[in-house]
Amino acid sequence: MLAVRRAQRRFGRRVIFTDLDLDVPVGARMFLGGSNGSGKTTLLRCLSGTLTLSAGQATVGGHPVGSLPARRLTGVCLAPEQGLYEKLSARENLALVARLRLPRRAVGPAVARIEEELDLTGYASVAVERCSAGMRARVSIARSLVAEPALLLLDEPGRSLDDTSRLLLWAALDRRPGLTCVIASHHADDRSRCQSALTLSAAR
Ligand SMILES: Nc1ncnc2c1ncn2[C@@H]1O[C@H](COP(=O)(O)OP(=O)(O)OP(=O)(O)O)[C@@H](O)[C@H]1O
Repeated sequence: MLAVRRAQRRFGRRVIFTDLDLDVPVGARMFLGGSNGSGKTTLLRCLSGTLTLSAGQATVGGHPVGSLPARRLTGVCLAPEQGLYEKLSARENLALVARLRLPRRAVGPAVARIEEELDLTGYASVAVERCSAGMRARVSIARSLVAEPALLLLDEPGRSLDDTSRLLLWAALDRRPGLTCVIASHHADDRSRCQSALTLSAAR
């Protein structure tokens, strides 16, 4: 599902990662570890297509990252507490993404299902600007899942989540055995739920 070949990303002369090769098969979960500043978010941004690689290639389902077909296959949650439309409710944030990717008649059921799965129903109608960090994180995760992506990129999803919410997230992932995931995290528990791991080294 995800293939990376000889990938490199630099910021100026600073090399964040180089000669990176990766294969994450359909349905597999890869844990992305490494110390603060080692390049996890940078790599996830490159895989989501919001940042270009300095060299090498990456494909999602055979499509170059950043292309429309690759973006359609990819659910992204890179800054779990940010990037939502503050004035809109959780439900409206979810519906916006669902409308872009799903047939019209599927939007309502998809939003209702993910609200229930991640237990958003108590505050789904509340404007995001009135939500706590953990509530926002749950909405962001829900948004990345609402259109049933084939590949999910999660950056420290557990950062603001309490134990119950973390379990809800993992239950939602377990319910999707065909979903391929890359999960950046510092938690050993997250590592134990993934089949493979990549540890990035601090940038040179
Ligand atoms: N836009 C940018 N310009 C220059 N350097 C950057 C930029 N974005 C990130 N970096 C640098 O790239 C390195 C990797 O940052 P990144 O955010 O990918 O690390 P991380 O592994 O996700 O860290 P953390 O665990 O703290 O979230 C850092 O040294 C950071 O300063």
